[in-house]
Amino acid sequence: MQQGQLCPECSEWDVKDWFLGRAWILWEKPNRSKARDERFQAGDKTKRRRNNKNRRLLRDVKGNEDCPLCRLTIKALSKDPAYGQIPEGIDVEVLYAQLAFFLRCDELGSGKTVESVIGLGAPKYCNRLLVSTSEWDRDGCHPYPVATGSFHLITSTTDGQHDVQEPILRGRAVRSQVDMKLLESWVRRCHEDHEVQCRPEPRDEHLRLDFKLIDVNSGAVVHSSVRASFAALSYVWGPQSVRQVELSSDTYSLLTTRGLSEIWEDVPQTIRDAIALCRSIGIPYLWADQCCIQQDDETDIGQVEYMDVIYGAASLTIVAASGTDSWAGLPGVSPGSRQVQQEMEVIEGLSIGTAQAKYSAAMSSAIWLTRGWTFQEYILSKRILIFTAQQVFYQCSNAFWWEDTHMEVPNPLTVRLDGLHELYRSGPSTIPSRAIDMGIIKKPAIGSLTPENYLEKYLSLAAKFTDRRLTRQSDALRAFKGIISYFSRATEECFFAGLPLSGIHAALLFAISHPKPQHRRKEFPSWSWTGWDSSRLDGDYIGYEFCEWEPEAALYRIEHTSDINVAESVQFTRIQDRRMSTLSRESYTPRSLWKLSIRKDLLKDLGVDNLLAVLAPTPNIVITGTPGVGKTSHAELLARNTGLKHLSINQVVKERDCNDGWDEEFKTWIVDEDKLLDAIEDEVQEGGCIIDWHACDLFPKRWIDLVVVIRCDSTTLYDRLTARGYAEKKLEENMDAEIMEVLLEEARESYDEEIVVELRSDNAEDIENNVERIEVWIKNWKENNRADGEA
Ligand SMILES: Nc1ncnc2c1ncn2[C@@H]1O[C@H](COP(=O)(O)OP(=O)(O)O)[C@@H](O)[C@H]1O
Repeated sequence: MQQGQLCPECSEWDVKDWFLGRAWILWEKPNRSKARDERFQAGDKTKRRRNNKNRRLLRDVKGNEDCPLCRLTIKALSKDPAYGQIPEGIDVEVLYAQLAFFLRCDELGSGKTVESVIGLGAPKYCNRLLVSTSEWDRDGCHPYPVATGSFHLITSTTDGQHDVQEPILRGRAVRSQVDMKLLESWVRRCHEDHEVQCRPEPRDEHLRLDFKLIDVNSGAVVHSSVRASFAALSYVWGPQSVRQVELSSDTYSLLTTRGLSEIWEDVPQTIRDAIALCRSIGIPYLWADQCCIQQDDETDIGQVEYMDVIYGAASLTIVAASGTDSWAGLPGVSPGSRQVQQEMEVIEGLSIGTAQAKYSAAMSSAIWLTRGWTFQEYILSKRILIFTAQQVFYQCSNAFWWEDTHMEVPNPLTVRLDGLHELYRSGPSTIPSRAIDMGIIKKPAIGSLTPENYLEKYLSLAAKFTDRRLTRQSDALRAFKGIISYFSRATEECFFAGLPLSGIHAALLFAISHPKPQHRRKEFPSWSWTGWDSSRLDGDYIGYEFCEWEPEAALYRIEHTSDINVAESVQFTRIQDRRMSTLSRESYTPRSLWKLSIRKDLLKDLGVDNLLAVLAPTPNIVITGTPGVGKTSHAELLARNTGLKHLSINQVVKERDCNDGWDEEFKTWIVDEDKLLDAIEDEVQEGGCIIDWHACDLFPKRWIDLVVVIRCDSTTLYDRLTARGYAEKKLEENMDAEIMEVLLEEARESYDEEIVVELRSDNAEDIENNVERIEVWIKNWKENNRADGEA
């Protein structure tokens, strides 16, 4: 066989048709017959293909090293780490499929064609072939790792000038050096075509800081004019041992006069490359934190609070996503900095090459994605150029472009591309869906904030942020400060320890999964997400429905209004819903007050002297009754449904050493009442206890908000107590007590009559109904006892 000629099996296929065949589906407004025709056409093709056997034994493909399609297949598959895990000599197959897209286009109609709406680049042709190994061998008895890859029809144009002429999805050659014209065209295209959410924010409004930039032509650190266009760099510094260049009082005069070129050897590669990149694509200034914030100047360091302004105002954010520190550089900017493994073959006159790693694969090991500081840099930026080892990606709120594929359509707002699984199900049947996903990921934008949505948006960002790693745990708040500033400017919300005060009731409700002492960030309060180390926050923090919950805690500002008699003059002003109300002194009891350990500097942030949080009080309930009536059954269900604490006095007496020994005759513990009250006092004072005990008169009246006396039919009770194996004497005594209503009487004598309720418990349904009744009562009680009574 001649070099470059297809093997007999591959030549049976119409390779040209694979790449150039119409293989996309259109979704349009209903009743557009032309579009429907197109869809049918696509369907027809699919049907025809299904009958083709686009599959080969991997073993055979591997053996055909002289066949360019077989060679490409193996090269494309071997880019996937799973390929190396497929054992030799087994009968797995290689499946071939066209890449098809589901193209949504809302603007068809009034004589418009797809081509006229999305331009010449309409995806008429498939342009890309997917390959995948099958999960099962031919016998279907053993699953194997699945390797996937793809190759595409490559055009020679790479400079971004003519890509409108190219059909989307056609491949582009990726060379060892990045085509700067392409990168420049992305920024320009976004600037010209995209809507306002991609535009940099004006800088002059907010930036009252001493803002410095690197002049990329002279290398000097300069105070720029507010209108200068600049790129911001987002990268990881790496461990402390890594050499960095620092703007400090020592280097200040050198860097601001003669510039970085004087100490070029010390300038990390990533910063050098970013400077070169800016120069090539015509951005005059670069912002890189280590050169633009004076590291030993407190005022300058304060700029970390304005990351929203800096990244929001940048014309472009350059992301160094490969490597582990600031010396990793931007692959493809300096000569020899990128090794491209794009294999090319000419098959039937078509230039075909393997595709580079898609976004998710290229970013799978990116440390940049895992670091705390880079989170806000990503979220707050408008346009991002991401440098990975394989290729460069461009992300904004309207587009996602990458080096090896033409995706730049002139009217991006009207086009959405989604991988279409259905087509593959009807086509070569077992192409795994992950081979289809091209990973089109638009940059998340915070978007417009309204009183209704900002809380949910903020909390969801906080939850995502906690997945990120920080070298210094004390940076937990500072690394998020830009996002906080953004929200507080847009909504006038006050933030405290990372919690939005108006939504404090939702913000306090986060869940930490499996917290351990080592996960606590001691610098921050435990009741804030900032107080916990990475990835401990439950993803469901995002509590839209939480916002509708009754606040469980309120924050109060403590004000000393007079110094004559401090005790009398303390005022508590509630900070919630920006409604100022005061808390009466009576509410200021240990029962309702939860003092927060709040750091002075955090308080300064808020401009307040002192704060305390008051938990909305929860009631204490006694569940009493003769043994066997069902107290424990009620208390347990009630605790489960309400989250209140079940305090079984039986257990307390036994476990907390509150007894005077065991009464053999009555087969029960002899209770030392004083010890018992001491043992439970703190808990009960906090509120929210369900006290389960067959006596109630020993609990001080002020502790108790509701007394539930459970009753039951005497024959039923007799059966239950006999089943428990009660001694004759004990059984008799209890039966008498129930019949004589001893406990009901005791409850009525010890507490105000209106808080004593009698409930029957003869069958299982009674328990549920009773508990439901108590729940309603708790809700009403909370409503009437909210800690915002007027002083
Ligand atoms: N309403 C009821 N219907 C049916 N069985 C009940 C009911 N209440 C209690 N029981 C049963 O009676 C026994 C005693 O109940 P328990 O809750 O331990 O009572 P106490 O705590 O008052 O001694 C348990 O076996 C329980 O399942």
